Amino acid sequence: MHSVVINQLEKRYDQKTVFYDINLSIEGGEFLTLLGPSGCGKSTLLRCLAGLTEVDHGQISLSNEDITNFAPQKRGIGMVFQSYALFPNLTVWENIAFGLRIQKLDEANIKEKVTRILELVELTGYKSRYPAALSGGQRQRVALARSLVVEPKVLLLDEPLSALDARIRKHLRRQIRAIQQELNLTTIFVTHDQEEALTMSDRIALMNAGQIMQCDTPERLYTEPANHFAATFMGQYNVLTSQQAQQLLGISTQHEVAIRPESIYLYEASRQYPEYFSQKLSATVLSHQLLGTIIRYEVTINNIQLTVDLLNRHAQRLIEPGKELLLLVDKSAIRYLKE
Ligand SMILES: Nc1ncnc2c1ncn2[C@@H]1O[C@H](COP(=O)(O)OP(=O)(O)OP(=O)(O)O)[C@@H](O)[C@H]1O
Repeated sequence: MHSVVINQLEKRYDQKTVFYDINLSIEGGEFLTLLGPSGCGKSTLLRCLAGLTEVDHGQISLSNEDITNFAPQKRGIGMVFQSYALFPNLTVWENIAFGLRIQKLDEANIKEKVTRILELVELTGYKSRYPAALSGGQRQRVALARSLVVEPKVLLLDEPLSALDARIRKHLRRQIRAIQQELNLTTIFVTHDQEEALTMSDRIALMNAGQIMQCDTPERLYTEPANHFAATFMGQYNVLTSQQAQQLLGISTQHEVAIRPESIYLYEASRQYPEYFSQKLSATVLSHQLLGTIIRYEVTINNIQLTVDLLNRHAQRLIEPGKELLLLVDKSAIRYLKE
């Protein structure tokens, strides 16, 4: 298992700084996701790790060896891109065997390795097909197999699922994670999709404008955002200024206050509420959005707008715009944003 350490990494294009002072340690066998909005620098960071883009400052180490200036093919790093980049004139088998032929492995060895990897990505029956006769998900599995067959120390995945439809994407998420765990392969995955990051990763490095805003387990990132960006990018938090928190909840703080939409409840007269719930708040519905298991309301309370997620248990719960309703906030779920 191979660890990766990134130390004070910086990349500029002319006057534009893509990222600077990036520090990250990825443990051997870990699945780390770089998550962030378009243009935040995650693909460039991945390309720097692969050696496809030069860095301006800092070091990259792989299992304690400084590889910052190594050529891409000397790094032992495999990479899968969003576009499959398969050879259209080669069969699935030959696409996967390609890297092994370059390494001049003997035929028996190639046969054994390609057979094993085809089983791993569940494409054994497709070995004689050409890429044009495969679905998008199957092509991406060939691309994955081609990277895995040469047994890289680290696997880099740059939005490998974003060109696929939702159903295939969910299936492949699980499959990639299962393969990564079976091989115990150190993996760095790039995505702008929060759900993908939350469901697949051991840890997520949340990036914005060339900086890592928070690096944590999915659960901690979601329930304990460290700053305004993390709170608003993950999970649709309501962020109140300290003044609004005082006005709405009687909370005295210098920091912004983050409240998850699912921590706000519709008052039910028959229930007893623990002391960590707020007073009843009278809100006016501005809009509602039916999301399946939940209904997302935009409401306003004394000119403070909040997003509220209520479980879609009863048909009568769909409350029309303009209607008044009584809400309670679970204050134990409130987070204070220090940055
Ligand atoms: N070769 C280049 N020359 C100049 N600027 C570049 C180059 N490559 C990337 N950039 C700039 O660096 C910034 C980060 O780009 P990057 O592709 O790393 O972002 P990203 O987070 O991966 O976004 P996306 O999800 O849209 O790919 C962008 O502003 C981009 O325009």
